[in-house]
Amino acid sequence: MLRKLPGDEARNLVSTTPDTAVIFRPAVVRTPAFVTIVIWLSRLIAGLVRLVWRHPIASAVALAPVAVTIAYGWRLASVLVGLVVVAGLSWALLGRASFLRLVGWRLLAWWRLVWVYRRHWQPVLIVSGLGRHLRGRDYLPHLLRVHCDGWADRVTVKMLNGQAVKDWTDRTEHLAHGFGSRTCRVTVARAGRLVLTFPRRDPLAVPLPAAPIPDVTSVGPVEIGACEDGRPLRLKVHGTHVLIAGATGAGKGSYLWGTIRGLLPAMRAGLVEIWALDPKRMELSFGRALFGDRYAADPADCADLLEAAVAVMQERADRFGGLQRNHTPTAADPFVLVLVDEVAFLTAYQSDKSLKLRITAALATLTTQGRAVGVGVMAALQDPRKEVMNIRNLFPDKIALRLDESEQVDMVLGDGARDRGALADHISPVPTLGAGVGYVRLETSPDPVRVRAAYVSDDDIRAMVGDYAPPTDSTPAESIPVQRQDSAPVAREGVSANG
Ligand SMILES: Nc1ncnc2c1ncn2[C@@H]1O[C@H](COP(=O)(O)OP(=O)(O)OP(=O)(O)O)[C@@H](O)[C@H]1O
Repeated sequence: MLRKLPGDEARNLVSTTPDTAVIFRPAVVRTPAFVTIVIWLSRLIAGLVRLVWRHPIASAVALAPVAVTIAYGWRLASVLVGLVVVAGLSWALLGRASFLRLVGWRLLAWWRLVWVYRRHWQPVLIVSGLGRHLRGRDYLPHLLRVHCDGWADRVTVKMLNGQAVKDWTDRTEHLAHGFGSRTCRVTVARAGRLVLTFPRRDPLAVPLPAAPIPDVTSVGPVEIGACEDGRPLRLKVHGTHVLIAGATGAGKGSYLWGTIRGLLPAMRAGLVEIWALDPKRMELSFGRALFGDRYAADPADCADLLEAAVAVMQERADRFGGLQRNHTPTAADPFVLVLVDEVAFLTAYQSDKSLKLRITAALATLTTQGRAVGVGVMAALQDPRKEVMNIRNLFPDKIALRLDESEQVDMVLGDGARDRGALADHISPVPTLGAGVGYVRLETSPDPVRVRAAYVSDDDIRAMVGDYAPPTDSTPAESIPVQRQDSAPVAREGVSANG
């Protein structure tokens, strides 16, 4: 009742006489000073009790020196505080990781809870429409917990009863700017609870140098870059198909080359074969010697190569049928990865209708039946519209690099991906800032993850060809093209180590 404002009452008054203005004179009740003081004191005490209840450890740390001072005098208290500070600093210097895990991030989380989130909670939520101010009372979602790590704040929230996740995903921009972050991601923790992720820094802001070629022979997830939270980006290629969409210059090449690079030892061991389709002749041709005779650029050759992959797939399906349901790469039955750069050249922009039909049919057959028998497709394209790529939904894993329009994000990553924070249309067109940056949406997880592929430079590719091209191929490393299309030196200063 004390919180009820005069305006709340005036809003409810209705005049039944036409053209008669309703005049509202609020009754002014003078509150005695002692009542006001008692109210403020009780609020202060309630606040202190709430503080101790919510943060018992932090309160104990703050109160301990006061208690020691009262009991034993300020000298002992100063010595104890000094000792604790010195011990903390030594721990932070000698065992940084454990200090951060056990103390540092918790202190930061507490500070950000108090100083950023709790302080701005009410205004940000009311202004963004996620909270309500009704009849003098605030109805606000509960701020439950803040968790910090080296990259972001994760804020756990209990939604108001009746709210939907979409109410929050529609307001990520309000939340991000309201709490001083670039972006905000919304994930569902459990029924009625959300985790809002607010990045504090961007580890993907500088280009990453190509990861070293792995020592181990593996067809497993290939390390090709880094995720936003600093973890390495390991892309699964065996047992799936991957679609990479991005405007021109978005950095699709670094995903193709990063994958080839990570599979080189397995290629040498005969466990992987890469079949390259390069209708633009400007990307994969640069490392042509790596693919031997499994390289095609002319559309007719591309159709032949794709049909040959379908034949391998069908032969394996005949052999494996009834015996095994999954493929294990061996020298006899290696994993075949069909790489297609700019697939739209073959499926949409192809003027020869019969070739177009053959290619689309072969791609659809591979993407629907290939993964169980060890034939995968990784395709890159610029324009993700259905008219251009009508089989895009057959790719279980998708990567959206820089896109021109916001609607294209959901076309690539699936419905609701942009609402969940995949802002691929906001990625910078400046190569050093945005090339290779994208959002990955895996078949197994609806939440898009922001990533950046490491840049595999022309020199890296030359070295890969020099070291790994099959010996039967007579193409010397020097005879490969001098430079790829659009290839430009990437700023190397300040390049962060690949997570
Ligand atoms: N991962 C990366 N990190 C930093 N810079 C990159 C990265 N990938 C590419 N670049 C820069 O962006 C330029 C364009 O990259 P790339 O040719 O791979 O784009 P693309 O998407 O394949 O373009 P197009 O569709 O026109 O072939 C490169 O020449 C390079 O300078």
